[in-house]
Amino acid sequence: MSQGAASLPARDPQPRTRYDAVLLVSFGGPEGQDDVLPFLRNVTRGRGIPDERLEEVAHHYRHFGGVSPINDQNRALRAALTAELDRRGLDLPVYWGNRNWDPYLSDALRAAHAAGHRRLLAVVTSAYSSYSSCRQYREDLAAALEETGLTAEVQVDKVRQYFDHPGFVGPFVSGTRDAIRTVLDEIGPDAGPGDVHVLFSTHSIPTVTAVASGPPTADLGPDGAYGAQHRAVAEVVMAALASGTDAIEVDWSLVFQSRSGSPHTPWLEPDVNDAIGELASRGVRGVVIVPLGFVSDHMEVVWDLDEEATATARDAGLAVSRVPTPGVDPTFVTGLVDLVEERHTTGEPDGPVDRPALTPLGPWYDVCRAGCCANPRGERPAVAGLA
Ligand SMILES: CC1=C(CCC(=O)O)c2cc3nc(cc4[nH]c(cc5[nH]c(cc1n2)c(C)c5CCC(=O)O)c(CCC(=O)O)c4C)C(CCC(=O)O)=C3C
Ligand SMILES: [Fe+2]
Repeated sequence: MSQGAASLPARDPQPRTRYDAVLLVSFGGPEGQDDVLPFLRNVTRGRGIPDERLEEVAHHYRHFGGVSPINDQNRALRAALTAELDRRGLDLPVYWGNRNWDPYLSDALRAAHAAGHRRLLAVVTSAYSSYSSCRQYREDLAAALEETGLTAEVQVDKVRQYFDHPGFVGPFVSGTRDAIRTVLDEIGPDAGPGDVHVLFSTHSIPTVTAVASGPPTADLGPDGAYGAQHRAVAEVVMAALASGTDAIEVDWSLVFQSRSGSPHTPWLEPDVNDAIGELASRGVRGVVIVPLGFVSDHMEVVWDLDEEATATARDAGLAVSRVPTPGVDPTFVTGLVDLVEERHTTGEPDGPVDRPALTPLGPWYDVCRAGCCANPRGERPAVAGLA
């Protein structure tokens, strides 16, 4: 990477803290047809989006009976985290709360407080830096503390963004290796590495939000920390595949999916479907789709990739395979508990412990910089940051 850690602002000393419980923080999703519109109104709250427009997105959920897979995935992740914490003898119960659906963050905070917990360490199901994937969760936690009247009593810190932690990256490496083989087999016996292209896909965000991602004084390129982090992780995955006994080298690119908002507002491009069309016209015969931006197989993965992008590829005559998300892969679960332990053992951010990171950008900040991942629409109070 040309833009390395050297251009990031310095870290400040923070007070010593140890934790009473882990707070698993996620997006939330509907669990039946009647939940779908209220859920979408929650997601878009404050922006006056008409129900007709929301009904277009609702269609994805309606197709699956109004049920998003995300809540069951979080139930499984919570159970897996609990088991791994127990195995290590760490006495940290795991509470679970969502930004947009039941169980809400405020429910989780009330339950943790009622059980006597005062210092919570949040693990968010989101690996990268941007307003939607980091700061908005920190703001929603601050708002939930306000709402429950617990601001003065309960402290919520957060483990660092883990885009380049080996626990998050590992499952993508093995999954991508397997998927390349699957696609080569599907193309046929004459297929070679030049026939396949790896598409690393992540959520598109408005370009202004991308530029504002990461610490305000960092210079991480035209799409901010969000773009730089994804490119750096993709490079790590491809470098891992290019080494060892069964080394393979194929072309790759970073693409974006699930854009919403006004068509007049620029969002990160190219869209995964456009990229697939472009590859087909260049004579590529197969694509591997890596959902690099996502932690579990939720709606953006099972609809936008498995239904839409896969159909785009098949219609263009391409072989296609989608790599699994980390989900509850033991490597990922172990990695998340390592991240918890990293903060819990020393009780300090940026503490004197091993803080593994696979890209020159990391390890990312334990405590977000002031103004980090700003929302172009304005700032709200946030936990787990400086000022
Ligand atoms: C970066 C990013 C992640 C990854 C990080 C993370 O995982 O947090 C993510 C995840 C998710 N996004 C999700 C769902 C939605 N995102 C929306 C809208 C938006 N996402 C955005 C960005 C992201 N989103 C943005 C800039 C918007 C528009 C503005 C706004 O509304 O903030 C909308 C509104 C309708 C629409 O506009 O399409 C919905 C329904 C679900 C749940 C899926 C399920 O139910 O299984 C998940 C995990
Ligand atoms: Fe989203």
